[in-house]
Amino acid sequence: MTVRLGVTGATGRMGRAVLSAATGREDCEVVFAVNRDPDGESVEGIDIESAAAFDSLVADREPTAVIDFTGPESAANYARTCADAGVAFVTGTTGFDDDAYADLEAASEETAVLHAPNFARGVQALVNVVGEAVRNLQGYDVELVETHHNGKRDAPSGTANRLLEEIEANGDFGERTHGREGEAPREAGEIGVHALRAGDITGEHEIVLAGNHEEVRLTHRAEDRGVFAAGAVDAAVWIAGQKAGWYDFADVIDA
Ligand SMILES: NC(=O)C1=CN([C@@H]2O[C@H](COP(=O)(O)OP(=O)(O)OC[C@H]3O[C@@H](n4cnc5c(N)ncnc54)[C@H](OP(=O)(O)O)[C@@H]3O)[C@@H](O)[C@H]2O)C=CC1
Ligand SMILES: O=C(O)C1=N[C@H](C(=O)O)C[C@H](O)C1
Repeated sequence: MTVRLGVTGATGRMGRAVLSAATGREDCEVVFAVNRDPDGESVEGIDIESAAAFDSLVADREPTAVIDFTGPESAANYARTCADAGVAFVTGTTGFDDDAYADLEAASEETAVLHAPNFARGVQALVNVVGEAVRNLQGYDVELVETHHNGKRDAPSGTANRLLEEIEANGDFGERTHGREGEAPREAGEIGVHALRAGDITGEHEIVLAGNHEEVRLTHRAEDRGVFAAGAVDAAVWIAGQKAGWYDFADVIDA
């Protein structure tokens, strides 16, 4: 079966990477790609249409799944349209507040929704091992550093938040400390969180565990956005035919 894809945020950094990944595959075809104010652009030979036409494009072109890398409010709105039309929705967008995330979750009551803050397979492996490292090194200081390009809007990254949840679920920690300035000695049990923004760095996450005169560093470095895009297209192909519900990238990898 060829999966019919709609793509939002199509002229953004990730939208372009998704169109590049999808057009190179035989298991899917892009039936529309939208962006705000597209201005007659095309990407990978695909004409970019106006996001204002999203609802009618979903109705007319009948995508199997939509892939979204935009912003939190638009992602939640697109998810609602997809839910009403019974179209699966895959989003890698990060930076959701509680209300927008609740809207995304509500859409999953009517259609299949998959949200992953990171579509790199290596990050999923990092999520899997970080809890074990924390359990093995109880009492060690833990700090997380994430580094991204200077156009990134949200901090800490969605991936960092996911890793922090995993760390906190596996040890006895106090507050998260976001950066330090002035008189700021480390409190026992705090987790330091540091967001660097510079140049065009694709995305790096490092967890430092230190104590007992030793340190362990767990690092993931994405070298190219194509790695996220390939994972998102894999997710869209996988989700076609899944029943309504909430899914994450681990479901795709474990399938
Ligand atoms: N899960 C993962 O693996 C990854 C997730 N991300 C996340 O994906 C998201 C997008 O990242 P990136 O591609 O770098 O960002 P960009 O800013 O490069 O692209 C975002 C695109 O979405 C469009 N957009 C933004 N807001 C809206 C809106 N309200 N309605 C319609 N379109 C909108 C933008 O249009 P315009 O040009 O008009 O602003 C732009 O084309 C971020 O949340 C980022 O954290 C990024 C990489 C990997
Ligand atoms: O905005 C980005 O670029 C990225 N965002 C995601 C996040 O917030 O975790 C994933 C990746 O690190 C790139």
